[in-house]
Amino acid sequence: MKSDIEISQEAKLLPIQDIAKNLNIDNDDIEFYGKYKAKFSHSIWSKTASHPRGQLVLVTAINPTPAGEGKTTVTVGLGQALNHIGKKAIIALREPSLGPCFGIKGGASGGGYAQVVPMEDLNFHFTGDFHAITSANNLLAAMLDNHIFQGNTLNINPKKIVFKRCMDMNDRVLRHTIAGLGTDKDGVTREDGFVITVASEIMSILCLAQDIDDLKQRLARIIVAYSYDATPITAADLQAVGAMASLLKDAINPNLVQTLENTPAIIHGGPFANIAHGCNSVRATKLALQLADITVTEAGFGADLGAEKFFDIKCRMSGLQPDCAVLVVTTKALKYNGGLGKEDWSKENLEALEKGIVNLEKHIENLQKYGLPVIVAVNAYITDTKAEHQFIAQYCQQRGCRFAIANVWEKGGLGGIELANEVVATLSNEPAQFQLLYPDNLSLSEKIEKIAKEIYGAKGVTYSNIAQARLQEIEASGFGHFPICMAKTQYSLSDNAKLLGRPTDFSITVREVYVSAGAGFVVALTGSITTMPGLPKIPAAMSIDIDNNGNISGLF
Ligand SMILES: Nc1ncnc2c1ncn2[C@@H]1O[C@H](COP(=O)(O)OP(=O)(O)O)[C@@H](O)[C@H]1O
Ligand SMILES: O=COP(=O)(O)O
Ligand SMILES: [Mg+2]
Repeated sequence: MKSDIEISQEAKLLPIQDIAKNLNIDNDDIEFYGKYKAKFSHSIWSKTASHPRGQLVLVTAINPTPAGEGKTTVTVGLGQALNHIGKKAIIALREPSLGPCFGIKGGASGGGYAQVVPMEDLNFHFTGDFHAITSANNLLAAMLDNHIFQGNTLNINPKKIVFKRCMDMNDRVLRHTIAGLGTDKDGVTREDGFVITVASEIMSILCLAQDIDDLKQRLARIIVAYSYDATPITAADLQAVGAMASLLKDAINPNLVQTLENTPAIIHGGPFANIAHGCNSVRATKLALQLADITVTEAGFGADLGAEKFFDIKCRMSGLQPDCAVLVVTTKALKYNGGLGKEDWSKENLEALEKGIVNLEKHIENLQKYGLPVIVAVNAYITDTKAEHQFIAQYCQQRGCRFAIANVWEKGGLGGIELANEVVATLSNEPAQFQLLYPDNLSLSEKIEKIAKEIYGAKGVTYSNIAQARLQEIEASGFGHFPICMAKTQYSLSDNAKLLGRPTDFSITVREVYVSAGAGFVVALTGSITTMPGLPKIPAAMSIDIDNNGNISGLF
């Protein structure tokens, strides 16, 4: 099998205006970024407002192994397969972060014959959105420190600065930094630090904003610090909003590209699902729904993270309502959850499969709590055996759960026909009764408790003293109605990456809580999760290269 990038580079792409034309979009409503990429123009919203809304399919997964279980790949493959069976389908995905590209996971354009292309453009720089977000974020940080240096009329307590600089890279040494070293002309010395761009509040704001006015109102609400008398200091107080929003003029518009089989793909925003809300932008999803009969979109990592936040944050805020969920499972992730090491994942082991399948059981139960019909999709690896697939199929049949095998990595859309037919049958015959997990008017701790107990299976939640105090402050400041964005390891239903399968008799430890007043949610940091990941011992970056003709290799 060729590598992802070889397959991508051999693809026969259509010029992006042809992809737009197939969506009845004319050139006036898109801005070209070369031959194969475009951004939708502001004019597209009025042009599509009267279109009938299509149906929305969410692709999620069980708890993953470090390499991922193929949600993006299945999303792309399903989109391609739906077009094969005559449906007008579109996919809506997040933009990849450079962090994982150069780290462990690699890119986020899918894989094999189910990829968004051109994959090297998508995975590197794309249309500049992440650079714009990074600049807007760091402009605010610069204006904050400059305000303190220039006399601090807002009486900001440098020890109570909560806003961090960001960079789209895995760089652990930036987690804790000292800013303002040098002479008194070099600024006020203080502790600082960076988050990765995909965990910044501005990334979440871009993904949740309805339009430029909403973007500006959200940016204005960002709390950057507290004054000596504990008053929240916002981006509006620093008069930074107009400049930040201007930097995001183009980034707020979704991007149009295509898959290997010319299925349209709307790509926009890129928050991680373990340390942020993990979904592409509301604008991209809403636009896709106006342009096609079926939109297939993805939420990051397992359903305990991306799907929960897709429902309880993105859908809550936008009014979006999913019509069904595709729950991706792989034999390797089930074996991993059954306690098998990586070296044994490619060998048949029904015993480990049976031990680990309790993880699938919990995620099926969780998705049904949201009132959604669930289709379990096995993302087939070439090392899988028939016996393994039959075992999973029987398990699902016993639970009255729809099931399909997806061979989309190996065969592209033709490998996803069974899944596409299951999705179409579900959308036609099983209307969703979508409901959120919790109402706005629960207290913040009740919301955290509900997520921990109902979705993770925890027996309870413990808080550090500082988290406990912060929760009370946030409630007292009037943010108690906000939803919760849980930051947790993706490898376990618990906050301990080593507790695999379906752990019981565990508590979730919330060590830190902060309000993202602009994004409109409260973040609860659990376990040892960090908002600035580090590179592994052998970064994927070491295998990436470029030849004299500009051809990149080693990116996957
Ligand atoms: N069926 C498969 N066989 C082999 N490799 C796969 C398969 N599905 C996905 N991959 C690879 O696994 C990695 C993760 O896939 P991805 O779709 O990004 O997963 P997720 O979105 O769940 O993180 C990618 O490198 C992809 O090419
Ligand atoms: O935020 C994580 O997304 P993936 O699960 O698609 O890697
Ligand atoms: Mg993905």
